[in-house]
Amino acid sequence: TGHHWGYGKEDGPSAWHKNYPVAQGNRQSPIDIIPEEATRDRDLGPIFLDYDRCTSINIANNGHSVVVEFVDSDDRSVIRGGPLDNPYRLKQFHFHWGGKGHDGSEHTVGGIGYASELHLVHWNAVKYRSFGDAAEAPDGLAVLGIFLETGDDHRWLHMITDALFMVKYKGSDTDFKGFNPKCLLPSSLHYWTYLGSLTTPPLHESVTWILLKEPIIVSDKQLGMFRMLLFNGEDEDERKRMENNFRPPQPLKGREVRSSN
Ligand SMILES: NS(=O)(=O)c1c(F)c(F)c(S(=O)(=O)CCO)c(N[C@H](c2ccccc2)[C@@H](O)c2ccccc2)c1F
Ligand SMILES: [Zn+2]
Repeated sequence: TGHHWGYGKEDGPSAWHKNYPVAQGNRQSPIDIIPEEATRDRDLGPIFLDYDRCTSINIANNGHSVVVEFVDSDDRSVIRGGPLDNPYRLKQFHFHWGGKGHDGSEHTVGGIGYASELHLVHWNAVKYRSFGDAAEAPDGLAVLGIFLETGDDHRWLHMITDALFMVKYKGSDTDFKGFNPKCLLPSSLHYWTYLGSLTTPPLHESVTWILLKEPIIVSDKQLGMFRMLLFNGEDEDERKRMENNFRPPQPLKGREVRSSN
């Protein structure tokens, strides 16, 4: 069902516009963030991550990334404040990463990429009655982006990497309870924010992006564990290592990037 897409030569980001014309729209993501061109906006307050009562459900390989899903039937885990007019419910998080020794973030900062990028996807349940409806609305989604830089081991990332062997193949998933993504946050919640889109098909232009300026540090070894995942299912004969699952920066088209104080 739907259109097949991927990150390869034939089905990758440069081909997505054929089935998803919005790929060439006016508020596409990711973008290159140029810090000195961001507007310091005095009205832009801090963001709050009320995740203390979050309920993680499972971790899955969906053939594009590794995804951890959360219960989003009430306001138990929300992001609020900053550029957002309502609280947005946490629905899932996933990662983007490169090949060995290569960057794999989606957003770049001053033209520089990071090793990886973590995205926490939230939706506006105050204004919209379902995630699907929110996903098609200009203020429907809020994605918190966190850059990953290589260095020492991250003390909590092992909780995720330890589970990756259980979801090696596309279509596999396993229970993943009791995980609170607050353990993956850097010390500062200073951010850049701009109006953009999903970075994978259907590329809906429904995302308020909030990108934390401070990266978290993970080790090469931990990042290497993500590369043991495969894009293909267990039944397929061709084994394709899951890596470089990122879309490159898209034209800014006159958009403003704002910076928190
Ligand atoms: N970088 S991004 O935040 O744009 C992004 C991704 F890069 C990404 F890889 C995914 S994904 O779910 O891992 C597989 C592709 O959909 C999603 N998943 C979305 C999603 C699906 C179901 C439930 C929550 C989030 C995305 O697939 C989506 C969002 C909205 C409507 C349809 C699909 C996503 F939102
Ligand atoms: Zn993403």
